[in-house]
Amino acid sequence: MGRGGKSRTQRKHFRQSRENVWKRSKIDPNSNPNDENRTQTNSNPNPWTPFATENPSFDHYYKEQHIVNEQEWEQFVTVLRTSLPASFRINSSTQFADDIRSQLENDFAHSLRDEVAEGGETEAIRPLPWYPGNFAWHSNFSRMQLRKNQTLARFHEFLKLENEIGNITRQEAVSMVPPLFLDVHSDHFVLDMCAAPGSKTFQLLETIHQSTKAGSLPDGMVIANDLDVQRCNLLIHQTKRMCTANLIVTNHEAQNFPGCRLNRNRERIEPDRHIDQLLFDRVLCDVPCSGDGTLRKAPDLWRKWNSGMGQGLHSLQVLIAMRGLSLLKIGGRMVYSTCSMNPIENEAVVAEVLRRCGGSVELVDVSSELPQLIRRPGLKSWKVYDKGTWLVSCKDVPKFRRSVILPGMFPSGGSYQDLVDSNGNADMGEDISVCPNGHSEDGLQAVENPANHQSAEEFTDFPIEHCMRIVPHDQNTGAFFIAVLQKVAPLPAIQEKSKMEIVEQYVEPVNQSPEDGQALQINSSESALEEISNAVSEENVNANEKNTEDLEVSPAEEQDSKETKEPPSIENVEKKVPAKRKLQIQGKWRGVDPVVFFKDEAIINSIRAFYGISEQFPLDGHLVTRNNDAGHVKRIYYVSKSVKDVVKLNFSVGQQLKITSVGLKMFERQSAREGSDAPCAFRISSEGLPLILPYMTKQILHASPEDFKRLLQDKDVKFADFADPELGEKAANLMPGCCVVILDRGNRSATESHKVDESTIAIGCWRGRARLTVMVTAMDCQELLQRLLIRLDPEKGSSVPVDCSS
Ligand SMILES: C[S@@+](CC[C@H](N)C(=O)[O-])C[C@H]1O[C@@H](n2cnc3c(N)ncnc32)[C@H](O)[C@@H]1O
Repeated sequence: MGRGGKSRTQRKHFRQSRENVWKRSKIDPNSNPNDENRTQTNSNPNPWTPFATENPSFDHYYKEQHIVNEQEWEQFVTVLRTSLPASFRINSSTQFADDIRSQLENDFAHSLRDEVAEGGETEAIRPLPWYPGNFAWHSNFSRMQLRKNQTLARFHEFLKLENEIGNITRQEAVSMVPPLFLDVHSDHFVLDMCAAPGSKTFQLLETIHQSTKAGSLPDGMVIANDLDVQRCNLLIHQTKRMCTANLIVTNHEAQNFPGCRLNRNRERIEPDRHIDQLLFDRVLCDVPCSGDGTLRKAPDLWRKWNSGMGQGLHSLQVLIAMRGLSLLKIGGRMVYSTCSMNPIENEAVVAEVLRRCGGSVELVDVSSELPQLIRRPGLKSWKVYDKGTWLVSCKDVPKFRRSVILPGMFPSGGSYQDLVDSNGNADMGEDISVCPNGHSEDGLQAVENPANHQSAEEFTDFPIEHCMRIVPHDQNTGAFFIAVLQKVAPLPAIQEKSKMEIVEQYVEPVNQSPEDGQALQINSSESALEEISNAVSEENVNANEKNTEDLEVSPAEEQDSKETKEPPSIENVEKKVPAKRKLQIQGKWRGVDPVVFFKDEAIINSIRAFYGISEQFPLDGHLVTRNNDAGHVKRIYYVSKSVKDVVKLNFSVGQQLKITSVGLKMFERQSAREGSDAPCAFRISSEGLPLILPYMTKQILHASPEDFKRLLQDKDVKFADFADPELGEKAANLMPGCCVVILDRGNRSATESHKVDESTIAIGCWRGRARLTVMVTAMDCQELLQRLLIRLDPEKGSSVPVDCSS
């Protein structure tokens, strides 16, 4: 139930990303005053300027690619020009999932019915029909409407609070689709290659945790990776709301994600090793893309859009997908997805990957899965647009463009090598410029530009129709592309070579036109970034200021993009460190907190004894800290067995993984003031409480709903002031320090009422000299109080806003 605070850097990031582009009020300084698309007049010097939601190049490009058929074009672009309705998902693994769903179904769906409805929708909010269990919802109000309309304030507050707590996640509807097709089971090892800001990671974790019983952890785990350190911070913040011990967050180039393969000799020395290499049952490959599927949410893209954006990302997307497949177990599933509509980033990438895998990877036909989701088959044919010319085959590419326009971008693939005949004569793509008189500038007979000789339309042989494209006007969403792949055999060895070839092509500093230059931009407007940022109010940021340390990821030092195989010795690294600066080092990674197994038996035993933690709850090898100095450990994190195995493997392979976050915060050292007369130096954190509670036998109190409510409202109650005098007495008999108060479940028998299970509601408190003080955040109090009121008195609870901030 807990959450962390936010660092200053993170707040800045939130604020920047929170800017709502639809709200822009000033004239865009970058826009061309002669641009026909500008809509303001000169008479008013500072009018509100809506975005020009059109771009002739966009129309030309996608009409020619037949992204939708001719008759639908108008409907397609009309919907693209409207703002995106909000959508959100209930965290199906939270203990309040059912309560929240019925609140939406029985309360909000009715009370909001009379509010503004747009876009042909008749309901204010409705479950997304294709999402299992009514856990995902479409709201027919844009964010702007939610913020402005007073009658929607209660709903808006509800969304904000539940999002912050982690009970719901605001997420674009189409972005929820890829994890559903991944078919994740609770024992799966899952890699999310490009994970920030983490809405899909959250979904994957939910699935892993879905049927977990109180006090147990699933066998599986998720590694969520992102290249961008700042976005990794968002990812950590987002996933912290999940309170999971089964997650590792890493910071790597996905295309070079480490395999952590242990060499054979090492295996013999350590026979008890559980895993000897990182291989995954599932891989989510939600790659960086041009992002034109998010136009409804990021209308500034209309202005920036050009076809080169997608072309420049194609190679990276292929590389990332290939790395994902090489880390996938045989029989495992990988989902490749983008929020772009461009076939060069979608069908072309999938076709190229299938070509390279030579039969070891298959496209899965998922047409029978999620039947209510309207989707369109992948295109069998597409073209490449370059320098004002449509190219249908790699044979059409002029030589001087071959470093930019790759054969793999075309439906049949091919190779520029094949275009050289057996005598070594150059192919049609000879790069001789043609003068208007038909002769080349050097007087030789000119070879025509191949672009003037268009080849016949190409079709791919792969069953690309198994891929799916979701378009906005089918179900009032953004656009997305999804391909489901299964690895059926080891990848051909040749892959390593082609990987290097493509790396060279990718990094080659070709003379790129401004169009090509733009192509390397990475889509940072992905839905969830804005979604999280909107959900974090300034108020919450300040309220959580104290917890900022938890979220800090030390700024990573510049890393070579090629990560070296052998880690430099720590001594060498330390020598370079200025004497006074405390540089965090995690194996070969500088500037990142170390991951250290916590083995201090004296402390572990004192914690076990103080809280009466049963031996059935394994602590040995499951505790980690982020501090090499055992004497100054402030927080101890709990990791699942699966995560423990990966962390151990990582140590054995020289810490190839750069871990930015790991584990569930379980114990926190008392501050000097709190802890001076407490026999145990560590308190249990609210995040870790649900996991450890079933194993605790000491420092526990049971409170009636009345006293529990009192605690949540007042935060601090004298023993003598409890309605139930027995509670006050029992509290006085506890050891001073951290304790847990469990809500009694009324009319059940004492044994039943005291049984801890998934529905148990409990909070951490501090037993002082004469009073109990609640140790959960104001927001958690507010949420619990609200849930309690709804359970005790559904009529009252759903309509009374609870203010717990005092
Ligand atoms: C489309 S977004 C991912 C959205 C995310 N899956 C979600 O659902 O919240 C693409 C992400 O890829 C990251 N990225 C860009 N290049 C990368 C690379 N070479 N390796 C890993 N991540 C990369 C970006 O920082 C960005 O966060």
